[in-house]
Amino acid sequence: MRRFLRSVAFAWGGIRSASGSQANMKIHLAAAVLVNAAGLLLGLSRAEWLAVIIVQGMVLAAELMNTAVEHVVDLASPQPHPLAKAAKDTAAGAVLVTAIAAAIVGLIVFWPHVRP
Ligand SMILES: Nc1ncnc2c1ncn2[C@@H]1O[C@H](COP(=O)(O)OP(=O)(O)OP(=O)(O)O)[C@@H](O)[C@H]1O
Repeated sequence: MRRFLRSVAFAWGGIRSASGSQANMKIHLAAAVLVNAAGLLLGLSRAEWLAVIIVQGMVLAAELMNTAVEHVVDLASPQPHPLAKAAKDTAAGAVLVTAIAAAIVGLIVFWPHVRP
């Protein structure tokens, strides 16, 4: 149990470190706060909350993985290298894919609540 709690503490430290140093992570977290506040105000259904929470988790997890890839690439290849570029750009692409999916889910969920 103590080992598990230690692992959780390390993982939490990783989330805090990424949130403190990565501008994109701060943007995603701010967006999550706004989206969840809007969800509470608009009274989303259980199914709508499921969709919103899943896509938010996907985006934040992808951003954390992207940050991890950036750190490893900077460590392994401080000098410019085509493979370093490919690794960073591919990881960034993963974040973009999840962000587009989140935007589409957001439209599908929120539009019926706010349409005139
Ligand atoms: N070692 C490298 N070799 C080749 N290209 C690189 C290397 N490091 C970064 N790049 C290229 O420069 C771009 C910008 O990289 P940089 O690390 O400055 O910012 P980022 O990857 O967008 O991350 P962030 O701005 O969130 O720190 C990358 O997307 C990649 O295309």
